[in-house]
Amino acid sequence: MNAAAAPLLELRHVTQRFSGLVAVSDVGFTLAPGEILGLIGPNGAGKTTLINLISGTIRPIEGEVLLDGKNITRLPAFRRARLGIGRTFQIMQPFPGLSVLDNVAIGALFGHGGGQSQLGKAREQARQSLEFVGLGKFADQRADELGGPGRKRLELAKALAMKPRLLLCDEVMAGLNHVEIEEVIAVIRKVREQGIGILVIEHVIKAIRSLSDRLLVLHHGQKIADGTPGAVLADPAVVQAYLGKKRA
Ligand SMILES: Nc1ncnc2c1ncn2[C@@H]1O[C@H](COP(=O)(O)OP(=O)(O)OP(=O)(O)O)[C@@H](O)[C@H]1O
Repeated sequence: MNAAAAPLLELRHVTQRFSGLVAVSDVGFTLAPGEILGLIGPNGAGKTTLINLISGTIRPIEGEVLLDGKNITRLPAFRRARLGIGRTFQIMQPFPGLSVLDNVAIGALFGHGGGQSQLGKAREQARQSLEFVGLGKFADQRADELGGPGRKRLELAKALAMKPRLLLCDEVMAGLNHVEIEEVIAVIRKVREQGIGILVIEHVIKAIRSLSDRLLVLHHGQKIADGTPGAVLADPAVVQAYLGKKRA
């Protein structure tokens, strides 16, 4: 494919197994710059595994991951971060004892293009990310003193401080109330305005429907739907696999 015309992210026939269990099966899709792609599916459908395959914490048994048309399938996670892939983690593990600011500065030190080499500049970048997600006033607090909603924002700020071109969000709205969900949605929309492509895993259907340009549904590791939120959520196969069991 001509690299100039290539999507920001492309997966081709990606498969991952864990000792016999097929967690992701022959999945392919594309994501454009500035696009928000929602990824939904029942528990254990393979969503986090897919994010791990894109960010590089695991490599697929079969298939290819391409960024800007370039094959990155065999690159380790830190190299992918340098190329502009940032992610949040479902299980939030801030560095205990470090301030909120320094947790985010670590992201700035290891991000896109190799990150900031100077701690002062990394902290400056971290402060901007914290302001962006609405955590500015907590910068000097210890990160492990933040509550659940604060930690979700911290995850986002850490990923954004890496100056990603592609942002992978793993359940950044889980456990938040309606107001907090709306606030996180507003932050993700602001990220998109910068031309960043965003993949969002989310169980809160109302939120993912309003946020996503496109929805992709995984079931038992297989892609069972990919299209506009309206069409996908009305798809009988999706209703049967997912929505019939879990409505938000
Ligand atoms: N490292 C691993 N070793 C063995 N099995 C794994 C591993 N990681 C994931 N799995 C299995 O792969 C399947 C897909 O898991 P995954 O966490 O990707 O699902 P998910 O869609 O993100 O689920 P949830 O919505 O509950 O977070 C599950 O059956 C899970 O138990």
